Amino acid sequence: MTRVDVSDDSLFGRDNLPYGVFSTPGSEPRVGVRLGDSVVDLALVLNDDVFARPSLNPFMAQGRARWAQVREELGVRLEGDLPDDAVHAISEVRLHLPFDVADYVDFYASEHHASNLGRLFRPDAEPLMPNWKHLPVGYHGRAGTVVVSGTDVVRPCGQRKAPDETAPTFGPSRRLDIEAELGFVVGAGSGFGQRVPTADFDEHVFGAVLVNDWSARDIQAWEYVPLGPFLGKSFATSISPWVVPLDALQQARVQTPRQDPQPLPYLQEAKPWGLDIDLTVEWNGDVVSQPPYREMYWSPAQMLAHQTVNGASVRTGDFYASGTISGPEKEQRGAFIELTWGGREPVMVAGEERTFVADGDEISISATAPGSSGGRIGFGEVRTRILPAQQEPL
Ligand SMILES: O=C(O)/C=C/C(=O)CC(=O)CC(=O)O
Ligand SMILES: [Ca+2]
Ligand SMILES: [Mg+2]
Repeated sequence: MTRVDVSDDSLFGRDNLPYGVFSTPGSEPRVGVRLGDSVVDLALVLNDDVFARPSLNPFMAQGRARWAQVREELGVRLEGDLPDDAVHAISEVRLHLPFDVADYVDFYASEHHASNLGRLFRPDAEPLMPNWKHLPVGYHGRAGTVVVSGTDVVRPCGQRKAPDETAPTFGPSRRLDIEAELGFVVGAGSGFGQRVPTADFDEHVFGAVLVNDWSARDIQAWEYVPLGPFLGKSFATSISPWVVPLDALQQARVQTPRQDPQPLPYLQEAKPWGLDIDLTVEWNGDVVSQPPYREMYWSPAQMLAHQTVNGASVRTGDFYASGTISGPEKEQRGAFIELTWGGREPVMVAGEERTFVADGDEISISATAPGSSGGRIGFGEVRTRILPAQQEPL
């Protein structure tokens, strides 16, 4: 038998307990929980086959009462001795995409980011569109290209047309960018034709992960009018492997910034779901930005209420991201197009000048939040390396 020791300053203490899907050499992927530097095999510890699956979806579909019961049971079980074969060192497991992604939606909930992108994409117009403070703007993305941290991403090719060019050309993106975001995973679905009020957010949403919403800014700028982002963002969306349950984020809950004008009643919330989470963006090992989630204008409860207000249902595995997290300061910007102001103000990264992401570059986004035992809890990281474009002639 083994007892898992966890240091007091661990970001994966007993107040966190994020869920993921892992495998060990020669074994099938299955659900585990992270404790300190160990991964605990839940099917073995809880003797429940719902965890002997390569995805969190069957467990998430069981709903909030069961999520709470399992978390409580784990609190007790993880204090005691565990079977040796149920405990693995984090360095010895492979982590997989933690859930089967159903639909994927991306919001645009940072006022700082939306204002910056407005200035960069539409310099002759008001930075914020007139709708922006009345509803959380979003678009439907591509669920099948959500990939887990550690998956290399190939630089996308597509049509690009700079403002000073008369016609588009085809080729590798020259303005490959990141977007540091938080993503919310729906566990329990809603009914067809039924709204999810803001107050029911935690009945449906299971937990949160880190997101890097890769964006080819040159492809995007040419294609997006009038229907919005398409191929410039659909080639890859990277997520962190650990789903931090909402129950672990209770200490992180804060009011969103003041919303003026007051939103319509269906978007008002009685209990705050702003989140005090600190992100860190590393570019080839150098910290280039620290976006603060607490600055986000719209809360994830408002995003869920909005995406269902027309009667559209959500289902287990639906995934929606917050949109790029940017704070008011330059070093809090969650996308490089903002950080380098459209490529006009390069930054130094590991001794080299950068504007957008170069082939071979590695980007890591990590985050921490206050935990319930006085310390901090971690989200782990989403780390990606960019590979050169496929250059075969078409
Ligand atoms: O303002 C635009 O036209 C484009 C905005 C974005 O690219 C941002 C986006 O994908 C949503 C977000 O991450 O905030
Ligand atoms: Ca985005
Ligand atoms: Mg801790």
